[in-house]
Order: sequence, then structure tokens, then C-alpha cells
Amino acid sequence: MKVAIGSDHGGYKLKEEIKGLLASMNVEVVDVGCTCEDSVDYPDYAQPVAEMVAAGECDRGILVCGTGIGMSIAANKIPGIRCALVHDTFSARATREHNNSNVLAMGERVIGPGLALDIVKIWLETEYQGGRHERRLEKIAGIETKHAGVK
Ligand SMILES: O=C(CO)[C@H](O)[C@H](O)[C@H](O)COP(=O)(O)O
Repeated sequence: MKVAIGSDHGGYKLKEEIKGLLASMNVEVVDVGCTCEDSVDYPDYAQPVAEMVAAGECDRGILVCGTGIGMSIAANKIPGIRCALVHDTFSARATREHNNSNVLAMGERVIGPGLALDIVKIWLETEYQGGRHERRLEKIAGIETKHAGVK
């Protein structure tokens, strides 16, 4: 598996911890930054991660900012992206099984690294269930199609 990862300054430390976990899981990582705790703007990191996933260059994406909210809003603007903002292990599993989420967003200012790493592991290892959920994802894709190019 190949994972694109990005953070702003508010998520930098957690991003580095997640990279350590991914290395231990033999997951290939593309880190788009940021590279330190200097203040930056989260959309500049959400966009390349989401674009790499949407283009099929990476299998999944992981985004971290202070809350995860800005990252998830920005990532979900990219067609084909289903970014889930997750701060508990139940949702980590459910969003893979039900939503086939392809990007995970978390907030370093919201949860500690122990829980965050558990969430990442569960999210990466849980399979999409398909079945009844497929019809719902098709409806989400239909919303994207209907609004494509609308400003
Ligand atoms: O996008 C966010 C909130 O939706 C993130 O938490 C950012 O990390 C946060 O807004 C950055 O805030 P700062 O005061 O500039 O550090």
C-alpha cells in the first residue's frame, strides 16, 4: 500500500509519529509536508494529498491539522475523495466498512498520539463491505457529477 500524508503546523508532530507507524507496517509513504512547526495553510497540504489519491497515484491519504476539520473540508472538494474526520476507533472501522473512505483526517489538538495511531492502524487494515453501501456511495458520486463545474 502507498499512502500520501500531509499536515499543517498544528498537525506536524502527529504526522511524524504516524510516519513512524507506517514505516513499521511496511507502508510506502509520500510526505507532502509541512516540514516543521512554522505556521502554514492547511489547504496547501490537503490538496496534493487528495489529488494523489483521486488520481490513483496513492491508495490512501492521511491529513492532520489542529482539529482535522479544515483538512477534511478541503480534501472533500476533490472529486472522488471521501475524507473522514475520525477521532475514535469505532468510526475508524465504520468509515472504511461503510463509506470506503480513502482519506483520513485527524486533529492533533483533539486526541493524543496513542489513540491516533490506533485509529490509523484500524483504518488502514479495515476492508470496505460493499453491498448496500455501494448504492449510497453511488449517490454521493451522483452529487459530485451534478455539481461538477458549478461555482
Ligand atoms: O483547519 C484547522 C481548523 O479547521 C486546523 O486546526 C488548523 O490547524 C488551525 O486552524 C491552525 O490554527 P493556528 O491558530 O493558525 O495555529
